[in-house]
Amino acid sequence: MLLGAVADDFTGASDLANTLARGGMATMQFVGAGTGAAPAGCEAGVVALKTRSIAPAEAVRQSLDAARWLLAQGCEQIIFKYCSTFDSTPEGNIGPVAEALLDLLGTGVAVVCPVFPAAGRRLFMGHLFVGDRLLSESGMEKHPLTPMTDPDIRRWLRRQTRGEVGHVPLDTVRAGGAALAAAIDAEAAAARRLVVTDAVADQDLLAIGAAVAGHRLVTGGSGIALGLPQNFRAKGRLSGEPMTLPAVHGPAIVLCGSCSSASQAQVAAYRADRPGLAVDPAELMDGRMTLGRAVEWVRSHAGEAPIVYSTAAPDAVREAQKQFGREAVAAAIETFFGDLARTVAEDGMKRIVVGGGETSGAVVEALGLRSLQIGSEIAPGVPALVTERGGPLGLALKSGNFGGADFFAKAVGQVGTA
Ligand SMILES: Nc1ncnc2c1ncn2[C@@H]1O[C@H](COP(=O)(O)OP(=O)(O)OP(=O)(O)O)[C@@H](O)[C@H]1O
Ligand SMILES: O=C(O)[C@@H](O)C(=O)CO
Repeated sequence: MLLGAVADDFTGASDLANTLARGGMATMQFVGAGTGAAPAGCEAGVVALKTRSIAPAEAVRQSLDAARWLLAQGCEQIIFKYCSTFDSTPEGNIGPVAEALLDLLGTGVAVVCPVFPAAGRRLFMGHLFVGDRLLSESGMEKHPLTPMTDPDIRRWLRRQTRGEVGHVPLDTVRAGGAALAAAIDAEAAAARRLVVTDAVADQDLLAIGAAVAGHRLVTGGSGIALGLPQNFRAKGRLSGEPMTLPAVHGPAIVLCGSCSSASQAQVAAYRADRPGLAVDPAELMDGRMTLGRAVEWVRSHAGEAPIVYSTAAPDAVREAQKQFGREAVAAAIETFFGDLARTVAEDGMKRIVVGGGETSGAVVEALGLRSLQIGSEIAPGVPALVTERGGPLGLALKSGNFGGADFFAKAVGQVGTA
């Protein structure tokens, strides 16, 4: 393995794995730090953690474990992947994890670049935009766990770090490789080890990728990886052999626990011609909706690629959270989707499409998956995935806000065939 990544959530991990695979590296996604050796032929390994919203000390511990495992596999460079909307609180976990990784790797500098132009995330003068809105006016300021109320990533990150934070503006990013590398080095020389680096287009990310070829640590959204495979290719280090993926055949199901506006539109579009079971949190909490009921419903629609979803509008989500407590309702829904996925997989479902990062984490953990191979891109940031579980199982793990309205139908058709 040449390149290793520690991702702070599951859908984010497949987003990054997608970029690396499309960049020509033989890439695998691992669920948590591995214990043994990675499969031969794997050039890039992305470890998916669920550390975005946990206590900073625990996020640091798990991230260091994952990085140590990747280093033991031979990785020469480590990517720390966080959300393209920089999801974090004033306490962390981006700053504490990034500083701990700098220390582990014994290196003096790393860029900080959440930019992902294909999803509308751009950074200019240290300020993060989502589409044409500043981050803090994009809806992310209302996020239930990590409200992003400050679009100045330098200032927001500095609240989380021990050291000062540096910055390289877009003009310098575009001034050529030598100027960019010198600017990053100057920040390092001034003891600003984490350097927020502007970028608004893929070309900027490619320039940054080339400039950090020798860096031990790179941090960002999946866009920061756009230029990294080329660094290894230029040195003749890539085999150019794509990993062969087994074909997936069998019935499909869609599970959506994401309530983002994109997911709401996607569920509505899919429901227009597929059977759907809406899971009401109140019914789940008081026992009117049970795993058994849902399984019976799925069995009666197996072969029709049904969807089971808890997706609801913000008012309904707020109401359920007020009534039962945010964490209790989230835990009940996540457990439900995890148990449902495991049961229907045992029944013979071979294609499982999941909406939502936390929901994806719950499903992947309930299925007991350890590693996933990366297939074709379904939408920017979302690849088809294949794993082995009593035969090939096809999956897609969609970040809440990713994909067009037809995402679920597309995903069902792309992760395998009936
Ligand atoms: N109807 C609902 N009411 C309250 N909470 C819900 C409801 N439906 C789902 N949830 C919870 O909301 C959370 C949704 O998070 P999840 O990460 O799956 O989606 P997301 O935030 O849209 O995706 P991402 O993290 O990829 O952006 C989960 O914890 C889920 O259990
Ligand atoms: O970077 C992104 O936006 C996604 O990969 C993600 O991490 C969403 O949870």
